[in-house]
Amino acid sequence: MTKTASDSNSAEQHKEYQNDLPVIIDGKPYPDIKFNALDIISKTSFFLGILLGYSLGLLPRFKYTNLICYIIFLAIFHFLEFYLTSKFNPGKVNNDSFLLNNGTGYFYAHSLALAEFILEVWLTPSSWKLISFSTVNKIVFSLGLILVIFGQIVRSLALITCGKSFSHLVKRERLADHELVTKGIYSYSRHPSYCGFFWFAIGLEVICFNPISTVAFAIVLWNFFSHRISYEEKYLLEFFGEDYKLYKQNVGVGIPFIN
Ligand SMILES: C[S@@+](CC[C@H](N)C(=O)[O-])C[C@H]1O[C@@H](n2cnc3c(N)ncnc32)[C@H](O)[C@@H]1O
Repeated sequence: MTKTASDSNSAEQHKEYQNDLPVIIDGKPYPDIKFNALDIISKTSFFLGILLGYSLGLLPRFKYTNLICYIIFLAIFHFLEFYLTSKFNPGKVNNDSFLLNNGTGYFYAHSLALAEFILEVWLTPSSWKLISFSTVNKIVFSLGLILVIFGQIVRSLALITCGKSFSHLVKRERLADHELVTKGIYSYSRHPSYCGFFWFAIGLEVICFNPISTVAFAIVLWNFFSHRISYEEKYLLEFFGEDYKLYKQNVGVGIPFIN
């Protein structure tokens, strides 16, 4: 089956369908300028660069290092979403590939995390939100850091390995260039970009010692990915039949209790 624009029933899906075939210049694929408004891309990159640079400058000066790390990792994550898509999947890159436009739920989740951090610093008497507060804090921070770095690496490898078969929106039509990917990171996890994001986001809350957001993120993300995976796999089974069935039998997801 190949794509037809009329089959898509949302504006976003339509936008991505049209954007699926890269522009070829001198035999190399290039992002389509129609979907890559350079003013938006330069402003977004500038904003992420300022955020990253300012946070790095604050790192040795501000005592809540964990909160600064949160912002640094988030800025790197959003930069990498666009960068890796443009590098390994230029046919599908567009202004939204930064994934900053990730719905109101995403915005509220990070606002909740920030609010929890500030309120707990403000309302609780001791300085238990500092990494240096105790040995337990240092251990918890290190575990959180491992989760964040692990999650980011797994997510990045997914974007690199899946290449042109990756799309930020779930495809309901098999495109001409859509191949089943089972190699590399996909031989360890069936959904490495979701697995990576899951552990990355939880790790961010752990490094900030945010108990409420850690639990809330785990529940909300688990629920989201559990539904997303069954929806996505309905189409993957349609596209790749027995091959996907076999792949599913042999490779897990990497998110607890999602098979
Ligand atoms: C946001 S990407 C996520 C990919 C994958 N679920 C992951 O977590 O790495 C969604 C698109 O990837 C495609 N996809 C998912 N798994 C795939 C695989 N193993 N090979 C090729 N395409 C895949 C789906 O058809 C969907 O359109």
